[in-house]
Amino acid sequence: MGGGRGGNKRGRTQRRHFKQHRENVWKRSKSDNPPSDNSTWEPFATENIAFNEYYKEQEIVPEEEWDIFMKVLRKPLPAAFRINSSTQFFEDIRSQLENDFMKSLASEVTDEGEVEAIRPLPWYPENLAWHLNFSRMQLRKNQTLERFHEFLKQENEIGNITRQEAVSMVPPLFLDAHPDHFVLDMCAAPGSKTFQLLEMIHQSTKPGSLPDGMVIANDVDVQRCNLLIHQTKRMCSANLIVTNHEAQHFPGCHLDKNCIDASDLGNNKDPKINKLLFDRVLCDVPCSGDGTLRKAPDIWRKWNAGMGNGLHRLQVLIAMRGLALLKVGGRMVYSTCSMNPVENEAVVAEVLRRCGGSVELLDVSSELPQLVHRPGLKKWKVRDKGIWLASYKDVPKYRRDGIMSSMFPSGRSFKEEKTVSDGPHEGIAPSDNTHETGNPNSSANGHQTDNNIESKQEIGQLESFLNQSDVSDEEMSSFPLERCMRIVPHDQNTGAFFIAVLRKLSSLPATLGNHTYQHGQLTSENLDLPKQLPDEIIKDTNGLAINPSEDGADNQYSETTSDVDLRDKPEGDSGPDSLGICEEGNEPEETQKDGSGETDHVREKQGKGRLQIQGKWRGVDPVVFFKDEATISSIKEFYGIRESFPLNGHLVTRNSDTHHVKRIYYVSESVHDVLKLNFHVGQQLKITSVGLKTFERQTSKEGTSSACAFRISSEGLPLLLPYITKQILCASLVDFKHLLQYRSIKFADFVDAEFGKKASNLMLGCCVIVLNKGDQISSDPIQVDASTLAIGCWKGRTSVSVMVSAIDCQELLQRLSVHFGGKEDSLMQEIKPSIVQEKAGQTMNSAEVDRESETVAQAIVG
Ligand SMILES: C[S@@+](CC[C@H](N)C(=O)[O-])C[C@H]1O[C@@H](n2cnc3c(N)ncnc32)[C@H](O)[C@@H]1O
Repeated sequence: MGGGRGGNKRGRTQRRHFKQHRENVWKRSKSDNPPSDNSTWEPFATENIAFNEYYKEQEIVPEEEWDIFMKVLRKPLPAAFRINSSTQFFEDIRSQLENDFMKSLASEVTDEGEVEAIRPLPWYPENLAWHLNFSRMQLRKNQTLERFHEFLKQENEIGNITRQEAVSMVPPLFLDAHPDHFVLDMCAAPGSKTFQLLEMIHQSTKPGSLPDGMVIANDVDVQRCNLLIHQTKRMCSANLIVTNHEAQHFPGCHLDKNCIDASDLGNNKDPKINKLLFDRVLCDVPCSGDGTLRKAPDIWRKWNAGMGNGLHRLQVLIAMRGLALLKVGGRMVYSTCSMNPVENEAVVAEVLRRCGGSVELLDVSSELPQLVHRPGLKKWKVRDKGIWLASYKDVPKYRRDGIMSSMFPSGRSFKEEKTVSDGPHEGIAPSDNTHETGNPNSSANGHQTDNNIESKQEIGQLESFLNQSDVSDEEMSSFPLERCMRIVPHDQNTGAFFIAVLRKLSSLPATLGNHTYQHGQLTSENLDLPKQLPDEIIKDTNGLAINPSEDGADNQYSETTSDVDLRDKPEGDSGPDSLGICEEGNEPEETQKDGSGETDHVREKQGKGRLQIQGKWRGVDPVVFFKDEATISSIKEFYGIRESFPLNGHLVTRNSDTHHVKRIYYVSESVHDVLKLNFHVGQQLKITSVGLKTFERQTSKEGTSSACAFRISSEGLPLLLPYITKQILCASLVDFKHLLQYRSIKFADFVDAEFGKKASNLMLGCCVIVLNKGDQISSDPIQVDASTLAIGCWKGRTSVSVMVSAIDCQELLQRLSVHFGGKEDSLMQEIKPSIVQEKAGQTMNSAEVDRESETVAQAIVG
C-alpha cells in the first residue's frame, strides 16, 4: 500500500508481525474484576505519609490546591490513545471518532464531573490524540459503549491506534523533529515516543521515497529493546536503527580518517559522515515514576524520597551525553514521568551549570498553547534518611556518596568555600581548571565559553557576589528553571510529567567530560569517547546484531509479552512487580533503593553484567550489506523494478552466506551512512534491529519453483510499489473484495474475466494486486499515490491467493465498505454464482482451489 502521512501510508497488510504478538489493551483482563473466590482482595492504598510530607514541603502545588491535587492523584487515570498518522486510514478513523462516536457516546454517563465521553486532546495537533472518560468496565456496559469498545479493540489490534498516556505524548511534540533530522531517542523502550518520532520523520514522504533523516532508538535493557523493536515494527521504517547501550556511554563513532584503509578510500568507500551527531535528542530518562501513580497505584506503597535521589546521578550523566551528541543548533528534550525536583529541575540546572553558556533552556510555552503546565521550581530541598537538607553543606560526610551537591538548587559543593567554581552564576569560570580538583561543577566552568570570565576584575565581582549570597537556608537556583514545564494531574485530568527543552548554542566546553560522580561530586572523563566495552563483548559482537534473529526470531516477542502486560495493566491492576515498568518506563530496580547512593552502583554493576550477557547472545548474526548481484538482478527482473529505485547499497542481511539468506532488509540512505561509519569505527554501535524487511526467501515446495527465490514482504510493499512494473495487476473493486473475502480465487472465478486471464498469465510466484478505484486505465502503467490499496498475493497454477492475514483482510473489507458503501449491493449482485455457492456452504472446498498455491499462501500468511 502506498504512502506515510501525506504519502507513505503503511497499510494493514504490513502489520501482521506486530499484531500477532501485541497484547490487546482494550480486551478484558482478569484484573477487571476482583477475584470471585474468598481470597482477600483489597484495593491499593492511595496514601503515603512520606509522599505527602515530601511534596508539601517542595510546594509542588500551591497549598490551596493540595487537596484537589491529591484527590485527582488517587483517581484512576482515564485512557488516552493516539491515531497512528502513518496508517492509510487515519483520516477515516479520526472522522469516525469525530462524527460518529463523539455523537453516539454523548448521552452516555461518564465519570463524575466529566461532560464528554471522548474528546480530542486539545493540544495535540490535528485531533490525532484522544482522551476517553470510560473505564473498560464501563465500556462493556451497554450496546453503544460495546460498539465503541469493539472499535477500539479492532483498531488497536490492527495497529491503527496506540494506547498511550496523554502526557507521554508531549515530549516528541516539543522535540520538533523534521523529516531530514537525525534523531536519537536515548532511553526509548517500550517505544511509544519513538513511534511518534518516526511518524514525524516520515510525515509528508511521497510514496516510494524515504526521508533524509533517521531515528536511532536506544535502550539499555535487552528485553525492553525487544519490546521497542516490536512496537516500532508497525511503522515499517527503513530509517530506524535500534541499539542497546547504556545511554550515558552511547558511542559517538568518531572516525579517524587516517585509520581508513587506503584501498577503501580509493574505492570511494569512505563514509559520508565521520561521527554521530544528532539534530534532535530525546532524553526520556529512567525515573522514579511517581507521575504515573494513577496508572500504577502500587507506587503509593513503595514511594520514598530516596527513589529520586538514587536516580539523579544517572539522569545527569545521560543528559550530558545527549548534549555531547547533539549538533550545535540542535534541540534536546529532557523528560521524566516523575514530579520530584531532584530528578527534574536539579538535573536541568546541573547540565546548564556544566555546559556553561553552550546550552540554553528554552521557553517553549507558546508552542503548545493549549497544554496546561506549571513553571519549573526554582527552589527545593533534598530529603535523605528522613532529614531535610536545604544545602549541600548540611549533608553529613558519610552521606556524600549518595547525596550530590548537584541535587541542590545552587549546585554548590561548599567543598572549597572560597573557590569560585560553581554556584548561581552559570557559565562563569575561574581561570584555573578546577574540574581537575574533582569539583562537580567546575569542569563546565573551567573552560572558556562564551560567558566565561575574561578578567580578574570579573572574578573579583563574582567572588564578592558569592560572599554576599553565601549559603542561606533556602537555596534558589538562578537558572531560568521556570522555563521547565511541570504537568500536574488536576490541570487536565492526566498523569504528571516534567519536560525541559534545551538548545545547544555552541560546542560544549572542550574538556567537559563524561562525568562520573565521586564522593558526591562529578568528575570528568572524555565525553566524546564511548566507554570501552569489555574485550569479550567486542569479540562476541563482532558484527552488528540484528533482531529478530534469523532462526526463531519472532519467538523473542513472546518473552516481551509479560512486559506489555505489566505496562499496560489497567488502573488498579498493577501487581507488585509492575512498579516502574509503566509505559513511561520507570525502573523498578532503582526505585526501590533508599537513596543511599547504592542504587546507581548497583545499576552500574547490573549494566555491566547485562552488557556482558548481551555480548554472549546466541543467534546474533552480523549485519552485512547484501551484494549478491545475481540475486539482486533476479529480483529486479522478476518484479520489473525500475532502475530509479536504488537497491544496491541499501540491502542488508544478517547472513554473510548469500545462499542461505532468508530475509533481505532495506535501509535508507541515512541509515546506510551510519552503518558504513559504524563498520569503519569497528562496530561501536551495538545494533539490535535495522532495516525494513523487504524480501523473503520462498521456502515452500511451490515457492521454490518460482523464477524468483524471493517474495516481496508485506512490510516492504509500500516502498517498492511505485517501482514494480511486472507481476502487478489492477483488480476491480468486486474482485479485490472477493480476494479479501475468500482469500483464494480461481482464475476463472474472477468477475472480470479479463483480469482472470491476466492473472493466469503472471509468472508463478509472488504478485501484487492493486485496487482499481476507477482511476486506472487497464492499458496504462499502474499509478500509485498515497491512497493506493495494494496487497501481496501468490499466483499459483490455477488461482490467486492473498498473502494477508485474515484480520487484515477483515479490516480492509470494512474500510472498503465505508469508502464504497453505496456500491455494495450492486457489487454483491455481480458475484459469480460459483463463489456465492461456496460462500453459502461456508466451505471453501480446498479440492476446488489450487491446493498448492493455497498452501503457499497459508504458509506465508502464517
Ligand atoms: C522512561 S522509560 C522510557 C520510555 C520511552 N521513552 C517511551 O516513551 O516509551 C526509561 C527507559 O530507560 C531505560 N534505561 C534505564 N537506564 C538506562 C540507561 N542507562 N541507558 C539507556 N536506557 C536506560 C529503561 O530500560 C527504560 O526503558
